[in-house]
Amino acid sequence: MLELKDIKKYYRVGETVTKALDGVSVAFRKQEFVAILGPSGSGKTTLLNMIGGLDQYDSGDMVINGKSTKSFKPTDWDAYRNNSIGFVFQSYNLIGHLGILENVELGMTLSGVSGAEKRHRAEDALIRVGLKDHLHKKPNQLSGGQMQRVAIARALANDPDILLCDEPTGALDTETSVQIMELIRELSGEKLVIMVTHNPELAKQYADRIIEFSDGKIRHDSNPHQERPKPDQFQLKRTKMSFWTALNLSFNNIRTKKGRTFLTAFASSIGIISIGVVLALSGGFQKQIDQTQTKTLAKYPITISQQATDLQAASAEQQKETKQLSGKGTAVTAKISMQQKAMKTNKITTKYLNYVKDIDPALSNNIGYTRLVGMNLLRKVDGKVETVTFSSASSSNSGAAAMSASTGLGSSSFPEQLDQTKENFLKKNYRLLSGSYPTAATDLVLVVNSDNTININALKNLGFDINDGEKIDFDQLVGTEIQLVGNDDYYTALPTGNYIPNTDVSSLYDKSGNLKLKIAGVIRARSNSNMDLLSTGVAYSDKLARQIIDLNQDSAIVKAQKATDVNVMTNQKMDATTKQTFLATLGGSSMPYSLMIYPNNFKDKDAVLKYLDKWNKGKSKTNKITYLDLAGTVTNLTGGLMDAITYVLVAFAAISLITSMIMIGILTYTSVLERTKEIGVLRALGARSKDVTRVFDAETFILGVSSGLLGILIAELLTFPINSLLYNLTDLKNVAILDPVQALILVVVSTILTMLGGHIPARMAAKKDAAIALRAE
Ligand SMILES: Nc1ncnc2c1ncn2[C@@H]1O[C@H](COP(=O)(O)OP(=O)(O)OP(=O)(O)O)[C@@H](O)[C@H]1O
Repeated sequence: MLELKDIKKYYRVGETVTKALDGVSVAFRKQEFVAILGPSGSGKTTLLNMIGGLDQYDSGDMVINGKSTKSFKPTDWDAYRNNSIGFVFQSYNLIGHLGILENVELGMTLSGVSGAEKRHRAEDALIRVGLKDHLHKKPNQLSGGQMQRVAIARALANDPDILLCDEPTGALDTETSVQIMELIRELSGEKLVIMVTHNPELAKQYADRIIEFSDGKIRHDSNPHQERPKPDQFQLKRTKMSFWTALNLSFNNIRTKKGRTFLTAFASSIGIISIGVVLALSGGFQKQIDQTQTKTLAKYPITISQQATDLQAASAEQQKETKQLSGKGTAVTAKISMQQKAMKTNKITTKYLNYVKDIDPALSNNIGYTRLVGMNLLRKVDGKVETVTFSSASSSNSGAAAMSASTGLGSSSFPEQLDQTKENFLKKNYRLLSGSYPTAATDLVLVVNSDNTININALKNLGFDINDGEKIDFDQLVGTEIQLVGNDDYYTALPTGNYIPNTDVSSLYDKSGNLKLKIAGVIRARSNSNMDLLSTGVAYSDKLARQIIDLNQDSAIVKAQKATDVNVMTNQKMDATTKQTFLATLGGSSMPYSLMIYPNNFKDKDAVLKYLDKWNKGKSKTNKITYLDLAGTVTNLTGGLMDAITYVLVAFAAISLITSMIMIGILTYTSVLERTKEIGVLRALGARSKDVTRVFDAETFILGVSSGLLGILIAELLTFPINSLLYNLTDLKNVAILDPVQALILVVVSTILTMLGGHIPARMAAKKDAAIALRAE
């Protein structure tokens, strides 16, 4: 059934050539017990490996059941070994980390025999070789003879045609050797058994045929056989190891090295831990920043002011200017400053005001207005009429009004609601301490701080004689009446054409044209409100401001001022802007100085901005309306910063990931070295080189997944002490939170990286020559 025709196998190492097989021609019967005898180094093992398909011949041909093997591909050889050959080695070559049943099953696993069938056949084979009582042991729990029996059972399990035994009794005592020889002779009744031995007595005693071998040549054959020409009856069933089998093999192997595996997984998880912690922290911080921003920046509105600064244009200008460095010539050049250039007048028209009023109340329900209109206010204090103001400043002319006009913070007129059906702004954001919420336009409110304090000047300017720390009852404040006098009553025209305030204030107090104002209530910002916009002191509605403008718009002083560029009170010359501002304070301008749009929440702001941008579409530069989004500027800055920090930290942490990758590579390489014998056995049993790669890939897969999971677990555990530390340091709760999606991605990344790191040694393992692997010590 098997015929070798002039087989040659030469080993070339450097200059020397070893003729391991030098023209071997021999044929074997379907059933016989052939012993190959010969001195050491004569080529016996090489011949056996050649017949077993572990090693390939240089020239000649081997014919199996009429089929030439000349055109065999590597996978054909793999299938041939698995289907037709059973190997028994001198040193048993059992896989130590598998039980003896699994050892016997391995060849069947490769040929795809189902689980139950495999177990059944393995048990049969082990019972046949006399190991009924040892089925569930591991190889290292058996004696040498028993181990060789397992090896024979493994060789038999797949029911091969040829049993190849390489000095099967070489490591056994005489008594055990006899038992093993009896067993092999029994098997030769059904199979072709070829046994290599040094021992001529044993050969003579048991073998049917003895072939004497020396220097790679057959010297004598006791019972030669002539193969008759046969048709090709040879068929091969391909082998294939499933990834599951590979995983199982590797898992068992890893189990035997628990300590080392844990340490490796731990070491390579450090990269994952650091990236996990960095991501948890940065994500948490970003969340905290977002929350704080939403809370604190919600009250920074989008501001549209008559005098706007186009920041973008300004910075573009600045870049252009810095290019011209040194001056030339002997003249001085007059120049408008950059800030001045960036100043831009927004043409706020009734049409634009209406456009803003049309904003979807679902996006932004509160619009505030700043008007420069002055108020001529009088109050009776202890029966005496005094002029008073609604200001918290020590002198009425301060920068606070300008500040509030451009940022919308610290305003004294409360925003108007676009949707009247919704909850009132004051009621929603302010708690009533005394009196009532304002109902009429002439109702005022007094805003106090959370500790019920108020700026002393706010009270002093209202005519209250009070010292620092002194208290006034709510009752004394609520109901306070203030008279607002129209310009025509308040200002007197001089014969020169100038106007001065009337000095006889008591006569003005009861004028019929006055608006009667009243402090209706005392209010305080609710603790949960994000919109505590009003500065402490008196606050009033925009309706009141509009009523004052209505009252004064056509007054004599306004008309007179409109007609001249000279200030009608001081006779100072004014430029156009100053004149306009002055007219506005006299109540001569119906347009607000600025408007403030308060988006309902941080997210709605973008939609509001889009709405405002729509107005500018297609308009010329001078007709465009520039708005200021202070909160947006701040958010962009902090967001970008956080991202940058995260990138840098992740990059650093990633270095340790690369280190672990290299480490896994080294470890797999060590594992490959350690498991060389196992690779040889797997190949002898018919594993393809691909399958060997698979075994090691499976090992790194297990390592990658476990180090990823371990890393995530440790990172998750670390968030607890980190959070408690941060809480102690910063009062921020639960900053570090590991996002489950990021955690999953990290495990996947860890697995992929470790598999990459281990794949090169895994490929090396696959390339190992099976015959050499088996010779490894
Ligand atoms: N991979 C190899 N590279 C180079 N030379 C080799 C290789 N394998 C075997 N040889 C040589 O081929 C010759 C035959 O070796 P082989 O192992 O077949 O002999 P053997 O008869 O089985 O010896 P022993 O009885 O001692 O096991 C020896 O001289 C050996 O040095």
